[in-house]
Amino acid sequence: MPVFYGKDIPSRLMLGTAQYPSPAILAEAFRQSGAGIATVSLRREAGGERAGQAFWSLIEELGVAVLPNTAGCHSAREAVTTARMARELFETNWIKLEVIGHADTLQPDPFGLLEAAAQLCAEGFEVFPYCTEDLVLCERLVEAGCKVLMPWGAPIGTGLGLNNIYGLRSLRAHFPDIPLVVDAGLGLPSQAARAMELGYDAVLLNTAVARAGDPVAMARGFARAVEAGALAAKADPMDPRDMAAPSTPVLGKAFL
Ligand SMILES: CC(=O)[C@@H](O)[C@H](O)COP(=O)(O)O
Repeated sequence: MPVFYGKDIPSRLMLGTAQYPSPAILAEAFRQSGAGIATVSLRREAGGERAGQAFWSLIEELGVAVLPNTAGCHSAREAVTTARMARELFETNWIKLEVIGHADTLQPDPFGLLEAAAQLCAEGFEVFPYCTEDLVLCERLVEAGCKVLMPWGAPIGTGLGLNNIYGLRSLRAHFPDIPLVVDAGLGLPSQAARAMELGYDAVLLNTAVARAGDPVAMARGFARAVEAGALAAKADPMDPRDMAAPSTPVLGKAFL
């Protein structure tokens, strides 16, 4: 199971907390998923005192680790300020750092992300950067002090899955000792299983569960998928090959 900044996490599934049809469905989806971490947007929590308090109580009852995020921030300055507020409000040094650089794709802004990550690491934050699979960016983030990397699978909310398997595989090979989490863009459990088969430590998702017709069932599906993928990764999978190879011995056939 993953270890993030020295903390053991009991599950490879991390879930967002937005867009659920109701708080009760959110709670049940979390329970059924076994997710160990909930990511929470500061803007939602601070949006209204009463709604915020009820939401906070619900998250506390789930007994999961809270990962505040800077969702919706479009500059390093905005993200750093949001992270500082989140630290006070949630009493944690953890921050999922999002600095969005592109309106259509919600692609992370690599320059703003690195600037904000360096600043926050220097201030003692434990940063989970939402990044692209760019190797150079990821190297810089690690040099800045990030001990976890969270490359996107596909743009947030698209459900497209793993858009760049090659890039994600390269990242795993380059950073064998850094926990890697595929964050965003997953639509189906099979895509989460694929991320695990690539040797990733965890996946973070929101829309695929929250917007499913049956979020609770989908949460269960993702839970099983990450377990299956992680088991497969540990089981030394066979190498794919181009030529057929009979799996049933020919010895004993009537006609050879
Ligand atoms: C909740 C959160 O942090 C999102 O920004 C995250 O990246 C999930 O993306 P999906 O909704 O595509 O799963």
